[in-house]
This record gives sequence, structure tokens and C-alpha cells, in this order.
Amino acid sequence: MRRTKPIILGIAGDSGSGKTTLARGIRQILGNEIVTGICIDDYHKYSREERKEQNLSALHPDCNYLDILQSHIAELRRGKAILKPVYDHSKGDFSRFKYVEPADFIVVEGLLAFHIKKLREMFDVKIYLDPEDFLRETWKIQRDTSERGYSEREAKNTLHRRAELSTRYIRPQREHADIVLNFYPPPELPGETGSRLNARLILRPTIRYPDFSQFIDQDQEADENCLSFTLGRDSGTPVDLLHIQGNISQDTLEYTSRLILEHLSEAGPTSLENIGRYLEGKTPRKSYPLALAQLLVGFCLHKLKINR
Ligand SMILES: Nc1ncnc2c1ncn2[C@@H]1O[C@H](COP(=O)(O)OP(=O)(O)OP(=O)(O)O)[C@@H](O)[C@H]1O
Ligand SMILES: O=C(CO)[C@H](O)[C@H](O)COP(=O)(O)O
Repeated sequence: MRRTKPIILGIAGDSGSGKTTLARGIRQILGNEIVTGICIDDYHKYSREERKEQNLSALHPDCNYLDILQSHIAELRRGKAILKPVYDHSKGDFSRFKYVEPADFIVVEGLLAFHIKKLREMFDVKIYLDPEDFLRETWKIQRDTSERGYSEREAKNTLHRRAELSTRYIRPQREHADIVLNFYPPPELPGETGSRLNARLILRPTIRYPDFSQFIDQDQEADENCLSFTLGRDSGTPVDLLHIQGNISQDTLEYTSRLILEHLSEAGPTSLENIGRYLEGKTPRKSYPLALAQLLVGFCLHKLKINR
């Protein structure tokens, strides 16, 4: 049994919004061996077949064992191991339970991560993924057809069928987030869906952030910088907006990564291979803005840990 409390990150957002992709890079930045990852899809109540037969959707809270998830996260927080269910998307059914041990960091990601108050309250940092709708739809269709055995028509129908539940249960969770991460195409590339997307982190004043401004190169003009800060409002609340440019060069990313990674050296990553990695269908690609967003979140979690 562990004695020190872990730092727990919660990531919520609609299907295909990039939760698993974001979490994968963050885990690698912190060091996979000191992070326990939990995907909430594992807590579905029904197999794909059962949901189809009974006309149910995985998006509905009643179709997920959120109470068991909450007690599992509480156990991990207390330093105890859990026996976690496993949902296998490649077959749409459950596999053997998995013995999962606590670690310094716990990353919990899924459709309904912020739905239950008691679960929300356990997260030290809450991120809501909010890419532009057309990006999420493109990403979901690509992913469902290449990895989950759906036809394009089925994937499109699912998006259509789920719209109402998404409005009712998924989107309201945005309000509970500390950080909202939004990917969007730059004005000069309106059809962009991949590596050259801009990213914006809305930083709500609900947690203490480390000083991100130290990674902004003061010698550069604002529009040449890969990172910049502005003040803004989100649902009427004053917020800091951290902008990441989609056209970051490899040199700039490497320079900024080094600055950030110097802080993480103790727990430092063994390899940066998965940072900024995503799939376009089955093809592996790298997004520098995604990498930078992952590094900034990793830095934030690391600071919370050492200042605890
Ligand atoms: N920032 C990004 N840029 C480009 N593609 C991305 C980005 N983030 C995710 N993707 C791609 O979008 C698809 C969906 O991403 P991912 O599986 O991470 O979403 P998710 O929110 O975990 O979905 P689900 O809840 O349905 O499991 C994947 O193919 C992934 O590679
Ligand atoms: O919205 C989803 C989150 O990934 C999935 O549709 C849900 O998990 C069910 O999985 P599958 O469609 O593979 O049966």
C-alpha cells in the first residue's frame, strides 16, 4: 500500500474528441512507470451487441458503472490496488479483469468523467476536450472505421443518433473543467484536420497554475512565437488563454520541449516517441501543437506533485 496521495487528472469530452490521445502523451511525459491510466470505457455495462439489441447508447450514464468507477478511483487514491474491468473495442465486448496498482499519478479519461460530483471532486486537474465539431466528427469516423470495425455509414449514423445524449450529458461537463482544450484550424487552412491545427487552452481560475509564461520566448514577436497568452472570457468568467500555433517548426518544438523537460528531469521521460502522436486512420502522425499541449499539462501535474 502506498502512503503518498497521487495527483489525479480527469479528462472528459465527447467520443472522438482526443481524450485517449492526449492522455497517452501526458503519461509518457510524466513517465509511464509512475502513472496509472484508467479508461472509463472499461466501465460500460453492456457489450456492443447488448446495446444494439436493447437500443441503448454508451453515452448514457445508466449504461456505465460510474459508481464502481468512483469507488475504484477512491481506492487507488487511498493507495490500494483494484481489479478493473476491461472493454475491448476491437470486439465490442469485455475481456479478463486487470489488476491495477496505484502510482504517483492517475490519469482517468472518458465520456462521463465529470458526470458524478464525488468523482469530479477527486480530480486535482480536470480537462475538457472541445475540438471544433467537424474535427471531432472527422476524427471519430476515421478512428471507428479503422480500429473498431464500423463502416463509414455506421459511424456517421452513430454520430447522428447520439447528438441528443451528447447535448444532455457530455457537453454540460465542460462547465466543470479547469482547463478546456480546443483544437481548431488556422484561418489560412480552414480544412485542416491534422498536424497543423492551432490549439487553445482556456485556463479557468479554479486551480493554481505554474508559470507557463517562462516558456514563451521573449525575444520573438508575438505572432512568431509558438506560445502566447491573452486574457479572455469564457461563459462570462475572466480566463487566461494560452495559444499554441499550428505552424510550429520542429526546432521551436524541440527548444520549448527542452525547457519544459528540464523541470521534469527527476521523473523524466525515457522516450518522447508518443508525444504529439496521433493516428490518421491507421497512419501514425505527429502534431507539434498536440505535443506542446501535452508537455504543458505534464508540467502542470509535475508542479502540483512537488508542491503538494
Ligand atoms: N490533436 C489531434 N490532432 C489530430 N488527430 C487527433 C488529435 N487527437 C486525436 N486525434 C485522432 O482522433 C481520433 C480519436 O481520438 P481518441 O481515440 O484519442 O479520442 P477519444 O476521445 O479517446 O475517443 P473515444 O471516447 O471515442 O474513445 C484518433 O484517431 C486520434 O488519432
Ligand atoms: O463512444 C465511445 C467511447 O469510445 C464508444 O462508442 C463506446 O465506448 C462503445 O464502444 P464501441 O463503439 O467500440 O462498442
